[in-house]
Amino acid sequence: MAIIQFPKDFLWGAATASYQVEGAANEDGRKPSIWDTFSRTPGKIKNGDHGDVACDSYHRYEEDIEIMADLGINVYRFSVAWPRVIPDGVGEVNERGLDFYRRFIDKLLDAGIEPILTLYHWDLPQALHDQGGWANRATVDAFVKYAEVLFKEFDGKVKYWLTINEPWCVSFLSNFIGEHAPGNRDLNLALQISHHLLLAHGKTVQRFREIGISGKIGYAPNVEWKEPFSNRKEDIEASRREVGFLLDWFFDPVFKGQYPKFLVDWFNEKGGTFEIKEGDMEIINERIDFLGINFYTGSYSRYKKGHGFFDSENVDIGFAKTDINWNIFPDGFYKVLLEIKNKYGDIPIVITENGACYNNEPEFGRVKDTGRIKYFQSHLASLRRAMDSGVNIKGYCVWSLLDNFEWAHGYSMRFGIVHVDFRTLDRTKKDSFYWYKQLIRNGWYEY
Ligand SMILES: CCOCCOc1ccc(-c2cn(C[C@@H]3NC[C@@H](O)[C@H]3O)nn2)cc1
Repeated sequence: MAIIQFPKDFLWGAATASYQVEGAANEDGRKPSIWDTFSRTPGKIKNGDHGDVACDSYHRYEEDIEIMADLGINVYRFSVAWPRVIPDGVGEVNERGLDFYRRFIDKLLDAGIEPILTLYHWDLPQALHDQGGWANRATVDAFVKYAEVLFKEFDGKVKYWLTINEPWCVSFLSNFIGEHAPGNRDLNLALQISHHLLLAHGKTVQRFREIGISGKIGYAPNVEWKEPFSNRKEDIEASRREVGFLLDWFFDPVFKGQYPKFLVDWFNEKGGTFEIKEGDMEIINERIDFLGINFYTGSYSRYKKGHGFFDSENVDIGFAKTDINWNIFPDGFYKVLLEIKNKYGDIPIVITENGACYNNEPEFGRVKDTGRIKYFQSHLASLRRAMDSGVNIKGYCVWSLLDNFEWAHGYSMRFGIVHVDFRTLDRTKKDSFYWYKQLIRNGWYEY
């Protein structure tokens, strides 16, 4: 057995997102987002689920914060719903929407919990989408104006700000693969959206600095690790393309002020092009204070000509899987963090999402989610390995505090350390909640 220990000043947190937990979709002036529309589109979401009620955290946030206080976290990552604050995306601020976040943030601070505020976690106002959404460059400036409302409202209360959650999911998963809202399948559209998201990120960071907001700002890309199946050149290159699709494409512009040439060339060969205007890359390259990282899974990549978009195939070497059928690959967590350090330097990192789907149900008031505890044990050990290798990790947020609306999977896939009965909305702390609580209290665990 090994003792895995973390620094006394480590940030221990949990994460959620507005559309996945709030509910109250039609209350206090909130207007539809693209996920309200997508959820109502037949066949898009498992069981026809939607976020109208979700975990009802809009009304039950005080109970949720009591649960957080019992857990002992010192940070809590959540997102603000743009359609609650500026319902039409541009124009008038909805004071009742802003009031909810005022109450919520004050309650968090009263409980001694620092907010990590994500400005955009996918719920784009439908009214903006009707004008072209992220494909329309005007949405970039609309986002900066929305962010500025929150900067000015919560300056001094919110110390940690994240611009965009998982830009890969917002651009490619949603507009090339088509699994997420709005469900397009168009490479050029996805490429242009990826650029506009990075531009929105950079402009927002610049505005944050211009108006002198205290605190730190970054973004939260998701990454996966694809280990080359062999040391053959073609397998290594296939792995680089797969990893680079999520990593290099969204990190090089921010840290190096340019897109990775090997991927630009690959996209061009597939007919993929998009417009970059003069000055865009300098804006995107605006220094950030910290980097959020979302990690779940990975695989092995093997070259296979003509297979998939990158002439590569995932090779399952017998990975254990979670209930959402994702590979359990803790070594991939270690490898991708080392890759980030080697490529992008010593930027302070907060793991803004890491967790596992296990669908255990309560039995006599207890949820024995042993698989999730094992996932945490193996992935936190990998995190310690990365830290011992010099990766500048400052904190860790489990995904998620609560079982919630898992996008295309609806409520069928549970990531929470707290079980939610979606008929009664009762919360039940799982075994993993108590394990994490003990880790936070001790700062170490035995593995
Ligand atoms: C190549 C084909 O691929 C098809 C599916 O491809 C993906 C990839 C990644 C995801 C994914 C889902 N999550 C969890 C969320 N992160 C943010 C938070 O809202 C969580 O709910 N992270 N990544 C889903 C699907």
